[in-house]
Amino acid sequence: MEKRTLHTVLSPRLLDLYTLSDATIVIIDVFRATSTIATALSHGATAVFPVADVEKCKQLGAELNAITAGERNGQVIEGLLHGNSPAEYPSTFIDGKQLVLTTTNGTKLLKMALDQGAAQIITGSFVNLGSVCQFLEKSQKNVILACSGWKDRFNLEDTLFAGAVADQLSEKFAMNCDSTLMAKQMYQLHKEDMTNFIRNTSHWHRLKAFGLEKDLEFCVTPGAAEVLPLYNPKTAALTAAAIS
Ligand SMILES: O=C(O)[C@H](CS(=O)(=O)O)OP(=O)(O)O
Repeated sequence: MEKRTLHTVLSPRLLDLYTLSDATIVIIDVFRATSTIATALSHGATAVFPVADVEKCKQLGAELNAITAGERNGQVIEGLLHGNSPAEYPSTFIDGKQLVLTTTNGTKLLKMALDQGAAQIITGSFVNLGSVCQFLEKSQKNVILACSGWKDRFNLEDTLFAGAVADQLSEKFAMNCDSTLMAKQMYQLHKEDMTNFIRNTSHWHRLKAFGLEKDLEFCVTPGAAEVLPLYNPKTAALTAAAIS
């Protein structure tokens, strides 16, 4: 039997070069949207509604009586009470609640993948690396690892995560893709020292200026929030899915 394929998309601007209609798309935004989504779901949120704009966030939040959260450029948006920090979503706060979330990069890319006909969408970050790999191994689809980057620019932390997934799944998929090969080699070079490596990134410096270093360390902790956030097009929400 032919192996399934796995490709890595290094920037949202490159997404339309890939076929999404037969693939599971893994939306990756390590700092911090997809780390926050995994954290909220692993702490008992019943659903996370990713939305691309602020008005939609407020409107849907009011309709659902849900928690509304969002940031632009690392800061909480005026009019919303919560931000994009995983530390804001302990189970004592989020258990049993719905969250509507809008962020600079991650929720925007998820919407792009939907508009471009993605067959299936999940979200991934180091905190749920194990669940993502387990799910992709079992699913019948090709895989696209889609890096959110920063405002369409390449970033290291999302690419590093793509490399971690490629490293774990290298026997299972055909990876005839130079961006995947590069990501995998970068991960293999730095996996023993990820926190130090990631401290050099532009995103780290940007968010550190807001006092978010603890968040950033959490976001590169493998397995800190193991859950599989799967997007349901009927409800337009991500929920924690069973991996069977
Ligand atoms: O809130 C975040 O961590 C980032 C910040 S920035 O706007 O990219 O500086 O947003 P995200 O959409 O999670 O990348």
